[in-house]
Amino acid sequence: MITGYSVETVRAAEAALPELLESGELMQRAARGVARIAAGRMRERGARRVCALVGPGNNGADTLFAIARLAKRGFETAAVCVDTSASQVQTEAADLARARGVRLLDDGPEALTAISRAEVVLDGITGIGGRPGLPPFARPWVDAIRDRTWVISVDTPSGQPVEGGDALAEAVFADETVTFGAPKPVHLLPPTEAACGVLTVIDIGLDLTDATPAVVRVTPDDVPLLWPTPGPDDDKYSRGVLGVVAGGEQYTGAAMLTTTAAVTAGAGMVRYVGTPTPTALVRAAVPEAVVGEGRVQAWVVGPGLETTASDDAARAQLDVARAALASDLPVLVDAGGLDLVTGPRAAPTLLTPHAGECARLITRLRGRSTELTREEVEGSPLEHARMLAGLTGATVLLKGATTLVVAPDGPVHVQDDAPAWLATAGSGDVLAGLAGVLLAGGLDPAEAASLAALVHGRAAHDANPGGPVRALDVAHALGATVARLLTA
Ligand SMILES: NC(=O)C1=CN([C@@H]2O[C@H](COP(=O)(O)OP(=O)(O)OC[C@H]3O[C@@H](n4cnc5c(N)ncnc54)[C@H](O)[C@@H]3O)[C@@H](O)[C@H]2O)[C@@H](O)CC1
Ligand SMILES: Nc1ncnc2c1ncn2[C@@H]1O[C@H](COP(=O)(O)OP(=O)(O)O)[C@@H](O)[C@H]1O
Repeated sequence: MITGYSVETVRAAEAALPELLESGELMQRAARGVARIAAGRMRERGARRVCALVGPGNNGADTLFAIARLAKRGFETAAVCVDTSASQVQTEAADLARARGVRLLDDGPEALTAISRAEVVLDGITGIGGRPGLPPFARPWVDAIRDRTWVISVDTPSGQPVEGGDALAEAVFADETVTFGAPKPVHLLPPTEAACGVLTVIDIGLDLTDATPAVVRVTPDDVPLLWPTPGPDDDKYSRGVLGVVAGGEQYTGAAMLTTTAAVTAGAGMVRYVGTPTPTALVRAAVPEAVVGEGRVQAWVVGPGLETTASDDAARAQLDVARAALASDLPVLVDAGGLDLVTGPRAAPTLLTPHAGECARLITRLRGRSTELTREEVEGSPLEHARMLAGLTGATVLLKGATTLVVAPDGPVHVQDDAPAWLATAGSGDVLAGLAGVLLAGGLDPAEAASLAALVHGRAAHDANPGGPVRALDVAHALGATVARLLTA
């Protein structure tokens, strides 16, 4: 599991080591880590010239200490500084850098030339003390960086929101970031994760074992710990029966994709409820599924569900969908089922909208005439996933290139496991069946959602490594993918 922490938590962990903090040892550990990574990268790229951009705080001091180490290793070094007399530690760092042969430059044409000539730039303008947006003094510095220059941000890409939020175009976009102690939200959340490039976490000795993370990412190592694996005492009922209300006369395939995924992912049993055409399809293609209502441990309501159809069969299916939502069982609500959501339910609930569905549902639940757009949700996915979780009291899995899972409380889960080939019709139906199995197996909605997103992404890769995938192949791959993750 990868865990990211808020600035407040990281600062508290630093403060819990007063001797290391006050002696400057933490800073030396940070600087040593940056210098090691930067030196390795420079050698790899055959680079000679490195220039540090030094802001007024401790992040700038880290960066000055790091470039002093790079000078000692024989690289051609320069540092562009805003005001090294701002603090004692900056003055010490600047003195050391100067003594080691780093060319210290104030603002001005010479500084901009040094930046544009550098093959590697160390961005130490701001770290966790940074407010969103670049300090005005640093804008010409960042503008002077050439496209082909390798940019290494120290702790955080300067100007990007450290606690996560919209990525700012007028801020640093790094090729890589070297952070200290633990990732911060900026490193793990979309869209700012992309501004961090490759992330390295340097262990500087912070103890975060009892701290509450702000962001969590489930990794393959977690699968054996979380996956509901059957034991000798299990039978099909104890493993969890999943009810699926999906598909209609128009979207027949959704029924098949969701039930196939549920069966392949290892449901004890799948009960399917639908209208005649998808029912015939499920009977033919998924013989393991049992058609009709019965006792279940969790429901999936909505893939391909038509909420406006008015014939008897569609009405009967909708009645089952509404009864599932009114029940005290865990329910995953997807696609058409989202139109049936009217507000909070008491039992565990997982909503799985894509950005368009999220926008539509928020608009309806807020009861305002101003319509939220898909683009607005895509631009600020975390903000809108939180808004929907707040309006419904449910856990929200917001789909996209990165999947966000937001519960009404607790950390944000963020999964980044899928190849872009997974952006194909029907893959959401597969995710619904897979996550439904985990709800029926007893996982809480946030765990079920993030584990499902991980396995879904991996299965998409396994279905056709490096190439296009069809949703049904992803569903068929689930069994082998789960086995591989459980036995790795
Ligand atoms: N406390 C310590 O000993 C350690 C600190 N570390 C480093 O210290 C950094 C945090 O240092 P600081 O708290 O000094 O903060 P920063 O160095 O991140 O930046 C703070 C300074 O930048 C200014 N500033 C921030 N955003 C601005 C904006 N948008 N426009 C204009 N000015 C802006 C602030 O007013 C302040 O002067 C970490 O990121 C890390 O690099 C590490 O060395 C680990 C140990
Ligand atoms: N660019 C992308 N990269 C990786 N995965 C993606 C990307 N875009 C979408 N996905 C994933 O593909 C799936 C699409 O689901 P959805 O939009 O509901 O499709 P459908 O309704 O056709 O089944 C989701 O799991 C989503 O997270």
